[in-house]
Amino acid sequence: MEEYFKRVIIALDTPDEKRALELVRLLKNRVGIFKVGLELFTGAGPSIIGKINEEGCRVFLDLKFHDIPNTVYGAVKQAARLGAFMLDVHASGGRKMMEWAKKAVEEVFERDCEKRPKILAVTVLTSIDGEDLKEMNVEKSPCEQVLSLAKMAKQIGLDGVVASPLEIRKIKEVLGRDFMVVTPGVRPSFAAASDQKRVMTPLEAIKMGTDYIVIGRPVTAAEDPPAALEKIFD
Ligand SMILES: O=c1ccn([C@@H]2O[C@H](COP(=O)(O)O)[C@@H](O)[C@H]2O)c(=O)[nH]1
Repeated sequence: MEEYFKRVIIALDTPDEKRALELVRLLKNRVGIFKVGLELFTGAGPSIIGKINEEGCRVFLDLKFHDIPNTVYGAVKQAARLGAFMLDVHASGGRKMMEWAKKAVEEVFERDCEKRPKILAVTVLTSIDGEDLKEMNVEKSPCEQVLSLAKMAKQIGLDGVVASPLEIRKIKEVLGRDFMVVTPGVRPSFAAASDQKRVMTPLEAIKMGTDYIVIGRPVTAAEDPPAALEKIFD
């Protein structure tokens, strides 16, 4: 069971540093990784990452960079220095953009490869389904589109992808077990899906072979976050 706890990342989606650190302190005896996304990073600033590290926890910096290669190169260089163990860019930014993101991290950690943060490529957001893709003139199914973006990310040498739990098995089958898959879009049976469309329960995602599941609102918006987390572990 302890093995499962290590696979849980809690998404700290709040603009408020105090609340974010309160959640870290409430949950850190059960979970060791917290996700800093756009809302917290913009609200609290880059120093939040060091503050979470000081609590003895690791950080997934989920800023999903998506811009021209030169801009992403510069932004990733800055992000890589902040102390996160994992960060991400959008795969749909294209091959060159992902290559430049990788180059940025390698340059920062030229002499210290061990400390290099892992780089993930966000494939198709878990809030998007087949109908949404069609509306964007993408004829592939979500699974096909995820796989094609994941293949490109692997060719470039990124460490893994962010995808929904529905695609875990296929990605691992085609790209190998060592290529990391991080899955948001997990919903325990007691929680509402809300804006998430490609979802599974945490246990199902773990059984499919995910490396990490990302859980936000079902825990952080609960009246008693530690109790909600225990309910999920139960
Ligand atoms: O495809 C993606 C990529 C990232 N996310 C992020 O994960 C969490 C999920 O939070 P919940 O409250 O559990 O829905 C959130 O921070 C997203 O930005 C994602 O959901 N889907």
